[in-house]
Amino acid sequence: MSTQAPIITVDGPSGAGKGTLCMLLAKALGWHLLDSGAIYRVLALAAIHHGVDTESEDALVPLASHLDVTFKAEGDLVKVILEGEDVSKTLRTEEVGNAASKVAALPRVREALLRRQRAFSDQPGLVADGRDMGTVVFPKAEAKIFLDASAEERAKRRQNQLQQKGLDVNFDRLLSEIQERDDRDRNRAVAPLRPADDALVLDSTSLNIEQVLEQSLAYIKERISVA
Ligand SMILES: Nc1ncnc2c1ncn2[C@@H]1O[C@H](COP(=O)(O)OP(=O)(O)OP(=O)(O)O)[C@@H](O)[C@H]1O
Ligand SMILES: Nc1ccn([C@@H]2O[C@H](COP(=O)(O)O)[C@@H](O)[C@H]2O)c(=O)n1
Repeated sequence: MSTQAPIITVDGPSGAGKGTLCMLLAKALGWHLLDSGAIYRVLALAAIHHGVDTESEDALVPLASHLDVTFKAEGDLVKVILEGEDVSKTLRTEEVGNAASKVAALPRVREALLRRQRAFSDQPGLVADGRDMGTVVFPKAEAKIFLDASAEERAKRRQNQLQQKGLDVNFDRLLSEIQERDDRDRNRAVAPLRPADDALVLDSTSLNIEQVLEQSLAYIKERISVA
């Protein structure tokens, strides 16, 4: 008889540090990683490539159901292959992130992607990064973290991240894009961004990455027996 793999969910707004924390947790525990945002980003990019209207639920649902995408772990990085093409870099642009947040607001699109996300659950365990991991996709997860930070701090982190890639982006523009995305993610009718009732809410505004990891691991070890 197979037993269900344990699951840790990490939800929160854009730029809070979820991807960073999930990668460190998956590495520390030796567990699988689900970056559910990448799935919404891939769908948005596939729609752009195929000239599909990113506001048409009817056109997006079949695309979502038949997405030809694979995720290949390479060290700390995950390569995303869409229809045979490595789209890992294009996926991370703000343009694709904004388009992803539009397609993600459509209920039948979310429904069409549910099974694909749940299929990531496997032994010895899964760390799942997203907006609705603890509330909708894995409501029975053993440990749930809601990672937050002020919008200003998240815009600052995003600006630093882009500067490290040699891109100079206006802070006010980044802040208003983050606020617009937050607003859409928090106020949509289905699976809105919010902490699960049983989640640990961690405000990382004045915590560094090591402190976030330390507090998360302490909480996880209280709930799951991990090495
Ligand atoms: N606690 C922290 N303090 C300072 N910088 C941080 C912290 N956590 C993450 N960062 C940095 O902030 C940037 C955004 O982090 P990350 O990509 O992990 O956020 P995210 O929540 O996954 O965003 P998104 O949902 O948009 O993918 C990265 O450059 C990361 O190194
Ligand atoms: N579980 C999720 C994950 C993501 N989204 C939407 O996708 C956008 C991009 O996500 P990133 O984490 O890669 O920035 C995000 O703004 C959400 O709108 C989602 O709805 N549910």
